[in-house]
Amino acid sequence: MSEELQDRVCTPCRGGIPPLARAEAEAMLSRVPGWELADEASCLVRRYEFGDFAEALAFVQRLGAVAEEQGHHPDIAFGWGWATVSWQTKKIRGLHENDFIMAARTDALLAGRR
Ligand SMILES: C[C@H](O)[C@H](O)[C@H]1CNC2=NC(N)=NC(=O)C2=N1
Repeated sequence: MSEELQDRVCTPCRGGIPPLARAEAEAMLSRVPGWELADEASCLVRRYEFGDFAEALAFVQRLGAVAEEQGHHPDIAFGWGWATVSWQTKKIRGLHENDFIMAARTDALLAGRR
């Protein structure tokens, strides 16, 4: 697949399909360097660092806008100088290709910064 993950859009997931198996998720991980599998390979997690609280908050707000646009929403924790983002497809309580697309889109928000 030559197309960049970050350029792809989420497809609706209404449930009724199995989540990606651990081996499938592990194979996809190489496409989103910096992200890790967590909670028995049911979600994708990455921590980001920022210069101060305002930068972290601005990132969270931009990510929220992308999530609304794509109809797929992360769990986010953040504080002074940091944000931790977690992607999971809640409908299937596990990972879907959409989560990898959104992980790549999350990184793309900060492209050029690192
Ligand atoms: C109808 C709507 O597309 C769904 O409720 C979406 C909204 N955002 C979502 N976000 C995430 N992370 N998982 C979902 O299953 C999900 N479902």
